[in-house]
Amino acid sequence: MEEVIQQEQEYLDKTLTVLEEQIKEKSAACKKPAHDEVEEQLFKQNIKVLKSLETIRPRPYFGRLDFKDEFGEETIYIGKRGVEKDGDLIVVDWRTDLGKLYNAYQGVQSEFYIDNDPNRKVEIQRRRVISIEQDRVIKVSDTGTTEVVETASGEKVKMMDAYLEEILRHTGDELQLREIIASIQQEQDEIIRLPIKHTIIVQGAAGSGKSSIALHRISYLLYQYQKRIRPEKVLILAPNEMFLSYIHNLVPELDIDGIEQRTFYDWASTYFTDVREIPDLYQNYVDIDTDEKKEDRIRISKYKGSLQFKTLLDNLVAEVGRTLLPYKDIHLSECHTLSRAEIERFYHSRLHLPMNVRLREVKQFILNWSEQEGKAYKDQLEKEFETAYQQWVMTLPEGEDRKNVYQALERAKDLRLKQFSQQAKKAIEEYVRKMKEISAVRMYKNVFQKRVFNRFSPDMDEKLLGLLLKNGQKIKHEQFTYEDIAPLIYLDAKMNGKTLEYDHIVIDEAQDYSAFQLAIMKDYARSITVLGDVAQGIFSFYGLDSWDEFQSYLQDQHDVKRIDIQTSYRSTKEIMDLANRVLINNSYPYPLVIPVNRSGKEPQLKKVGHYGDLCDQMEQALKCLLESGHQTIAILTKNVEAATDLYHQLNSKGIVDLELVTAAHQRLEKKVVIIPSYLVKGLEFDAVIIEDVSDKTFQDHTHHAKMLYMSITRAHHELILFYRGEISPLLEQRDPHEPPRPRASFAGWLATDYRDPDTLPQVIKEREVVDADAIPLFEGEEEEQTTVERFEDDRERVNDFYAWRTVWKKWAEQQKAEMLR
Ligand SMILES: Nc1ncnc2c1ncn2[C@@H]1O[C@H](COP(=O)(O)OP(=O)(O)OP(=O)(O)O)[C@@H](O)[C@H]1O
Repeated sequence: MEEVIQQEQEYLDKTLTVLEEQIKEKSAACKKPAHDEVEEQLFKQNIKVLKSLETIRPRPYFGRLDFKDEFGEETIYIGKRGVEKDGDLIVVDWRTDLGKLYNAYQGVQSEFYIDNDPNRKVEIQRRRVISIEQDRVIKVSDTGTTEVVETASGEKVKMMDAYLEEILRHTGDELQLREIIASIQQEQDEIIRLPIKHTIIVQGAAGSGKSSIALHRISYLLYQYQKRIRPEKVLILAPNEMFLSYIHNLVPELDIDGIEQRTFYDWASTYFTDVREIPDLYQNYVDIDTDEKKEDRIRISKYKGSLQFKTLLDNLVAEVGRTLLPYKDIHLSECHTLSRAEIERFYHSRLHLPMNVRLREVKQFILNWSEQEGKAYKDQLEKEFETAYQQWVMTLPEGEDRKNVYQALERAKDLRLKQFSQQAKKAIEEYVRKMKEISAVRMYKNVFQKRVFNRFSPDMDEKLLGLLLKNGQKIKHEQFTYEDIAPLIYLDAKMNGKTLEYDHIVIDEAQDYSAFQLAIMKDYARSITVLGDVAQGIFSFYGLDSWDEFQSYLQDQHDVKRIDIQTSYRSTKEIMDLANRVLINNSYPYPLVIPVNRSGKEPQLKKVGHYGDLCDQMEQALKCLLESGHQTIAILTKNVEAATDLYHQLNSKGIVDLELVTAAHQRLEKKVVIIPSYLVKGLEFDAVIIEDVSDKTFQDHTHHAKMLYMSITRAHHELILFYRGEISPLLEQRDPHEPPRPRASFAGWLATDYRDPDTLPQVIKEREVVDADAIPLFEGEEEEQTTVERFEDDRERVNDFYAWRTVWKKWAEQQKAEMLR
C-alpha cells in the first residue's frame, strides 16, 4: 500500500505544480487594470478561472480510472473541474463523458460501449478513490462492488463498497447538504446526465438523493450546454427558505453560482404582486388542519390544483375573449363600414397573444381603419370641393359674390368633415367601450359562478359545486388562499403575458405542487426537471397523489422521461426498515425503499406515562445522543404549540442550547432543534426524536402515514420515538402472512373475509348495506365502475382503496405461489 500511495503522491505533486503555476499566472493577470470593455471581460473571466483554481487546489481530484479502449490503455484522474496543460488533461472534469464512465463503474459490470456503439468498447480495469489532505495522499481505495441484492426472504438491499459506506457514516457537523461528486451512483448519474431536451419526472424514495441530483444536474447542464444556457436563466425551486440555506454551500462547490434559487411562493410574487398577502403553503396547512370544515377545504383545494380547473379557465378566458367583440359592424357613414366578420378575422389571427394584448391590437386595428377611412373621406371631399369650385366658383365673375360662394363652399366642406369625424369618434368609442382590459383578479372573481361551472364543467357534482360557489364569496372579497396563487398567475399570464422565461427549471419536493402548478411552471421554461416522492406528500390537501395526471398532460407535448429510484442512502438499514414498515402498514402500492447495508442502532420505541415523564425521558435521550457525538439533532413535534411547550420544558430542565423553529423561513443554526414535522421535509439530521407516535397523532390514514414516513427518514444514524397510550397502527410489526389490512376509511365497506386469498374482496353497495347483500368487485370492469362512482366524492378514499387493492392482490398472489410451492 505504501508503494501505491507513493505513486499517487507523485502524480499529485505534478498536478499541484501545474495548479500553482496557473494560479500564479492568473493572479498576475487579475492585477492588471482593464482599459476597455474587452479587457474588462477578460478580467472577469480571469477572476472566475482563478476562483475555480483556488477552489480545487486543496483537492484537485478525487478519483482515478484505468481503462482500455480502441487506442490502448489509459489512466485518467477525475476531479470537480478539469485541469489542462499544453493540451494534456491533467485532471478530467466529472461532467465529461469520461466522468460518466467513472460513475458507471460500480464493480459489477466492467465493459461499456461509448454511445452504445459496438465498435467503441471500453474495458475498465480499475477505479480508485484517492483521499487528499494538505497536499498529501492519505488514502487510496479501489472500488469494490456496489449493487442491489435480494436476500433469501425476498428483501432488497444495496451492498456498498467501503468508500461509500465511509462517506455515509461520516455526516457533517453543519446542517448543509454535501456534494456527492466522488460517490455519485449510477442510477443517479443517469438522471444527472439526461439531455436537456427531456422533461424529467423523478420519483425517488426518501434519501435517494433527489436534492443532490437536482443540484448536480444543474452543474452538468451548465457545463455541457454552456453555449446554450446561462446560469441566470436557470431556476431551482425549493420548498422553503430553510431548505435554500441548507443547500447554500453547494452552489459554489458545484460551480453553479448565479442560478436563481427561490421558493414557489417567492417566485410567484414577482408575477403577482399581491401574493405576499396570501398565506403560504405552511400556513395553509395549519389553517386547514385546524379547520372544522377540513374535508370541505381539502376538496376545494384539490379541485383548484387540478388540470380540470386549468381547462375550465382556458375555456372561460376563450369565451370571454369572444364575447368582448360587440355583435355588430362599425358604421362611420353610409359607405364606411367595418364588418364584424372582418374584425373577427383579425381577432382570430391574434389568438396566440395574451387576451389584453390581443384586445389592444384589435383596438389599434379599428383605430387604424378609422384613420384610413377618415383620410379617404377627406380626399373624396376635396375632390367634390374641387368639382364644385370649378363649377360654381370659377364660373362667377371675380368680386364679392364669388368670394361669398367660395367661403360658403369651404364652410360646407369643414362642416361635413367635422360631422364625419364626430360620427366616427362616437361609433368607435361605442364599439370599443366593451373591449376593456381585464385584470387577472377580476377575471378570477368571475369564475366562481354557477353558470360558469354549469357551462364549462357540467358534470361537476353538486357538493363540490356548492363548496366552490361558497368559496366564491371569499374570492369576491379577495380573501385568497395558497391554492389560488397558481390560477391567479396562470390567468395573469393568459391576460397579460409572461415577462421572464427560463432555459431550465428544476423543481425539488415537487410532490407538494399540484398538477396545475407544475403545468404552469412548465410553461415558463424550455425544459424542466421535476423531482419528488409521493410517499412524502404531506400536504395532501394540495399536492400530488401520483404523477400520472401531470405525466399524461405533458406526454402529448414533450419528450417526457419518468424515472423511479428506490435506493435510499441517508439512513441506516434499521431506520429504513421501520420507514418501510409504515409504508407496508399503509398499503403503499409502489415498490418499497431499498436500504443500503449500513447497520446502526435499532430505532427505540419508548412508551411514556404522562407529559412530565415524556419530558424527563426526552431530556435523558437528548443527553445520550449528544454524548454519542451526534452533531445535528432534531426533535419533531406534531405542531408549533407542541414544539413551543417542549422547548420551554426542556429549557426549564437546564437544556438551553436548543433552537425552537416555528416557521419555514427560519434558519437552523443550533445543534439541537425542536421543530414541527411538517417543516423538516427535505432536511436531515444525525439523530431524530419524534415526540409522539401514538395512535392519536398517527392514525391509519394515508396523510398520517406520509408524515410519519417522512419524519422517520430524516435520521441518518439514530431514531427515538416516544408515545403515550397506544402506539400508532402504522408502526405495528405485522406478520407478512397476514393480509394487508384495509384502512379505516373504507374497511366498513368491504364485505368479504379478506383473509382468504382465494376469494376476491367484495364491496357492499350503499343501498345494499341494509340488506347486507355483497356485490363482487373484481369480476368485471362494470363493477369497478360502480365502485368508483360510489367513492367519487372522496379522492383520498378512492386512492386508499386502490392502493390497498393493489397491495392485497400482490399479497394474495404471493400466498398462492407459496402454497403451490
Ligand atoms: N451517491 C451518494 N453518495 C454519497 N451520499 C449520498 C449519495 N446519494 C445521496 N447521498 C446522501 O444521502 C442523503 C440524502 O440525499 P438527498 O437529501 O439528496 O435525498 P432526497 O431524495 O432529496 O431526500 P428526501 O426526499 O428524503 O428529502 C444526503 O445526506 C446525501 O448526501
